[in-house]
Amino acid sequence: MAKTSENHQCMDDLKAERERCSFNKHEITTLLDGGEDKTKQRRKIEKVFLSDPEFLDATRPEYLSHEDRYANELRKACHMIRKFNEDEEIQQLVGQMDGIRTLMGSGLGVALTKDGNPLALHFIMFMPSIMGQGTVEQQGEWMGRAWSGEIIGTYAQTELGHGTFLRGLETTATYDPSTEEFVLHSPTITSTKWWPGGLGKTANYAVVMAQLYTRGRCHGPHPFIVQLRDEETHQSLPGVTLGEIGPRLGMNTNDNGFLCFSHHRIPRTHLLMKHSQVLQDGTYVRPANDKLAYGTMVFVRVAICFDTYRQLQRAVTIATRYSAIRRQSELVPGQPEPQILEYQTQQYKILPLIATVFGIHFAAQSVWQTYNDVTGSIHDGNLDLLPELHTLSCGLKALSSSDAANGVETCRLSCGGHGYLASSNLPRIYTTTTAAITYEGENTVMWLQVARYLIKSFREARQGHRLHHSVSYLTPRPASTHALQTNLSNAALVEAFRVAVSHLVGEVAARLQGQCDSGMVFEHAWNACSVQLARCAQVHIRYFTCEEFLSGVEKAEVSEATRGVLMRLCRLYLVFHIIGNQGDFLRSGALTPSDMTTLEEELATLLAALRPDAVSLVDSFDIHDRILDSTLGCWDGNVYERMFEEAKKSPLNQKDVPDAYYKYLRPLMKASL
Ligand SMILES: CCCCCCCCCCCCCC(=O)SCCNC(=O)CCNC(=O)[C@H](O)C(C)(C)COP(=O)(O)OP(=O)(O)OC[C@H]1O[C@@H](n2cnc3c(N)ncnc32)[C@H](O)[C@@H]1OP(=O)(O)O
Ligand SMILES: Cc1cc2nc3c(=O)[nH]c(=O)nc-3n(C[C@H](O)[C@H](O)[C@H](O)COP(=O)(O)OP(=O)(O)OC[C@H]3O[C@@H](n4cnc5c(N)ncnc54)[C@H](O)[C@@H]3O)c2cc1C
Repeated sequence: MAKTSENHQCMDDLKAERERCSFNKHEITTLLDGGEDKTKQRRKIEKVFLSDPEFLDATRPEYLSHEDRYANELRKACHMIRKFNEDEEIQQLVGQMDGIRTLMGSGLGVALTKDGNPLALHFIMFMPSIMGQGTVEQQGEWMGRAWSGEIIGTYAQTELGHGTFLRGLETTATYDPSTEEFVLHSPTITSTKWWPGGLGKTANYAVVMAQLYTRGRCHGPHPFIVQLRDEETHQSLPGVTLGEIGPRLGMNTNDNGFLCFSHHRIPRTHLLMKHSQVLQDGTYVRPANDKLAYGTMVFVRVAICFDTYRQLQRAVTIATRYSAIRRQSELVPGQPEPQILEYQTQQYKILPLIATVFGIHFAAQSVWQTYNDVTGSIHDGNLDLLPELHTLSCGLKALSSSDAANGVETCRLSCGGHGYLASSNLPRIYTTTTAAITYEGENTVMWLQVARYLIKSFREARQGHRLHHSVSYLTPRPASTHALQTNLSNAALVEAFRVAVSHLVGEVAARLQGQCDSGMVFEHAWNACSVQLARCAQVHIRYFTCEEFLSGVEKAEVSEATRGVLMRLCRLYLVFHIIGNQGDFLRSGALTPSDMTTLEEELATLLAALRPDAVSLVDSFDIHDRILDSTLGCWDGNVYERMFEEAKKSPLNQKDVPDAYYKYLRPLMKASL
């Protein structure tokens, strides 16, 4: 198709946007990558993988059958592993140890295998379970084979009847000392494992969470490594029933599966025994903390924060570039149609989401640091910080996944009708991101875990105990430190968050106490207050994110111009969330109605100040067009031509008159003749 003047206009629009950049884009790219070397390394890896024709798709996945879609993604996932294992240069680039997991979880990995990677659970949960839950000997036995792909595993915990309530799992693992084996059994239909990714057809092994019984006593859910399929024929083993659970909202190439056991025997040594053991005679050795068996979930919750960050990065890049090339309506009658990014309401949709990307980035880095510190101290026998890590990982998983999913949907809406097209890639990004609200701990449940910690800390503080870092502000303070901050500086706004959360927690703690005092059992009182409890948790984690965002920008090693734009984004994040939740700030007296008016005026100023940098900000995410995979978001802005090219590929367009016309429509249309 010949280039139209409309296409030239789009490309010129993006060029003009880029020319007015007020900061150093490369500094932001390297800040997000974690350093200049990391940026170079990432780009090299992307080049190697994106230039490999094996990763090209013959057709859009939407045009393939369910089975062919699965097969195509499996083909690419296997090729990724083979390429990694065979190429020393790639191993050095990506890092030999966690390399393939990093690769699969990266923006590149997620883009190479579209709509779910059937091997994802192998790297994200199966291997981390062996490392985190297995003894050194067990790691030695399984890890080499798992790294090479000789065995493929998944993580089978959720059952038809129970996902959230782990203590309610029904699969049993009963120790038989006479043969030194565990007998795995699914006693009811609701005990069928349901959902694990890769379980349906891909995995031949799984880490299975089952209730451990020995000497007639149940010791709760424990992780077992279980062979499911024959290593030669890949057929399911006797006593093991396996399959795929059918199509889902998204992630349809992940072959989420079902699994039941009929008295399936495994050796005693297949209980992952780093934290608790069953001796040959059936003696149970308790772990230092029962919740250590849940360690893999903690790791994955942190990993999910990084994944949702990357998904939102992609969506907002698409929405921002498109908003800079799309012209619609008249701002001033008779004047040329403006770019839709000129409309303040469009800026209000998009710019806070660019800020959110940075907010999640800094908060996730901080939680990742906590994860490493705490796992290090657990290794040395110190479990003091485990509740802090559990709370932060639950909270940030919930905040990042809900912000990202809502944000991706806002991006789709901001692209009007075209955002609904599969070729915009926004539908697929949405279905992938929204799944993270549910998996690895449904978000409401995660918020209530955070609330549990807040209430416990609030009470402990009143008994004079010292609190852990993230909740230390719940300590009672003299009224003077709660005094209203009239300058509305960043520090004052962060303090306003502290005051608002303290007030919310104080209120709900008093309500809980009041209900208990009037005779209600604590658990019922908790349930009766749980809407408010979840709210406290949300504001607390938002506060945590604001604080990490602010300190991240202050500490960043960047030029003043770059720090300037980052500070404007951070300020926007603070102001946006305070205005959006002003009730919490007004009720607690942290801010006044007149402060809100001032902040609303500032919001408008911030949107206008950030608007000229919008395209450059998303450019600095440095997302390759193949990784973006969007007709609307491509670098050159040649949107309309790409949309047309994609439409022409539809199988329906291969014939002017489709066969279905002759079969169904024609007989109807000609029936009266
Ligand atoms: C690398 C790339 C990444 C990409 C990712 C994308 C692909 C992803 C693919 C998809 C992958 C998806 C894969 C999947 O989806 S895998 C399946 C994931 N499933 C879940 O996440 C289930 C959610 N449920 C739970 O975690 C627990 O049952 C909860 C937490 C709800 C309660 O539990 P329980 O009923 O047993 O406990 P309790 O409420 O009586 O509380 C008792 C005490 O225990 C403490 N406690 C609880 N838990 C922990 C913990 N973990 N560490 C430390 N402490 C913990 C708790 O604070 C409390 O402390 P205290 O208040 O008494 O002091
Ligand atoms: C795409 C996808 C991939 C998955 N992959 C895996 C996997 O690889 N391995 C695996 O084992 N599992 C996997 N899962 C399962 C997933 O972990 C569970 O679905 C999730 O933990 C939620 O549990 P549930 O389905 O039992 O929901 P439910 O707990 O039944 O939730 C239903 C509703 O009840 C509410 N609710 C439940 N308990 C409480 C409570 N205590 N207080 C207040 N409200 C409550 C929830 O908030 C929600 O609104 C996957 C799920 C999805 C969608």
